[in-house]
Amino acid sequence: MTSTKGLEGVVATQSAISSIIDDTLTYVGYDIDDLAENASFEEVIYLLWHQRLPKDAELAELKKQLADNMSVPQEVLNHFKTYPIKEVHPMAALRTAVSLLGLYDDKAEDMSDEANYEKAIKLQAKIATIVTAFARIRKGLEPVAPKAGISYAENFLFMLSGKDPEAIAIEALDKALVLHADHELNASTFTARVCVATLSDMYSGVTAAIGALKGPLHGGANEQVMKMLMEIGSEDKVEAYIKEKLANKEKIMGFGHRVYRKGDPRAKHLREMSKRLTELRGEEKWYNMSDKIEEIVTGEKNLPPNVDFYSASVYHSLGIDHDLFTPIFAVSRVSGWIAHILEQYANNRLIRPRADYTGPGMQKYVPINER
Ligand SMILES: CC(=O)SCCNC(=O)CCNC(=O)[C@H](O)C(C)(C)COP(=O)(O)OP(=O)(O)OC[C@H]1O[C@@H](n2cnc3c(N)ncnc32)[C@H](O)[C@@H]1OP(=O)(O)O
Ligand SMILES: O=C([O-])CC(=O)C(=O)O
Repeated sequence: MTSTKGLEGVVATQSAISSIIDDTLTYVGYDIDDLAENASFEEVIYLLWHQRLPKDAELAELKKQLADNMSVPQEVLNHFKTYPIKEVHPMAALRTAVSLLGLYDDKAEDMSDEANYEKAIKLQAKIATIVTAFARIRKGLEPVAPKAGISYAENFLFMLSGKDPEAIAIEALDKALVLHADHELNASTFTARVCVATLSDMYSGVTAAIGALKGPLHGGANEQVMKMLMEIGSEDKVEAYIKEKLANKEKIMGFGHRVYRKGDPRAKHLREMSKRLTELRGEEKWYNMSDKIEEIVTGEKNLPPNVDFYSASVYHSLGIDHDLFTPIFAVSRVSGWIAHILEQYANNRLIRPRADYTGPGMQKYVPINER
């Protein structure tokens, strides 16, 4: 048996949800550039879950279902106040809250298609409330209830700040949610599929996926990008900082990708949004620094930026706490996880690869007093 480190190049399943071929990303055959320019996040959710774009009435129904299911059991919110550690990471809180949410759903163990679709709606709706409520509760603020009749992105920003968000902020978040929604067999989606392929429930699959997304080599990179920008501090310090990191063989967060070689097609949309937003805020330095980092890293290492790189300065410009960047990724990617979970259930087989054993040969047990 031979193994491939990190399963590189291994085709582990068939899927009709999203594809990456020659650096082009599509959701159900629609180019991500097309969707980023034209589709709302709710349309993308529908597309991923039904493998077609919704008609008017179908989109209205999905929006209503999401709005009707945004409230979260008070016990889940109260749980946020019980943590013994002060600085709980919001991804750890989210992972725990989603798991807890399953205990308040009497359909959690019901594996019928109807119950699974209900759970899909509940998870997608409530994840926005969980992230925003945690962000407020940890600051001693009361959670803000969702508003009816506004988009998912607008509701997220409203629940986070308690104020009506600006049009540009809604546009930026909606686009970011579209861009992050699905990405073939990335680590967190694979985790979700492995989990539910044992015929475990959807809450378990999403909880496992949140754990995988949290790491800095995956979704956690966006928070690390902002940490790096803050650490560098100004444009004139970029060159020395990045060159030293590269010389020390350290990774530059937000660069590189297992699948893309020439570049991540999503990065240019976030780059453009970062430029617009930072200019609007009078904080061009974050865009200018990012631009300079890109020039150096692509020049020295031929590594293009990934989706996490410019999303950092976008979210920062929206006034979002830096440790909420990855939870926002989860708010979007849960739509993709759910699509893959439903696809896995529909054509399931246990996922169980083999390992290429590298330990010692056969040994004989030695009693403890003879070792
Ligand atoms: C949503 C997402 O998950 S997108 C990815 C988010 N993650 C990041 O931005 C973290 C930084 N990037 C990375 O760590 C990697 O590029 C990954 C994890 C995304 C992809 O990793 P892999 O395909 O396993 O590539 P691997 O880590 O083996 O790197 C291959 C080579 O490129 C180098 N490299 C890869 N990414 C980077 C980087 N960001 N900075 C500097 N060098 C890098 C490695 O050091 C390695 O060099 P070597 O061959 O001289 O040892
Ligand atoms: O696909 C991957 O390996 C990482 C990922 O989730 C993305 O880029 O959106």
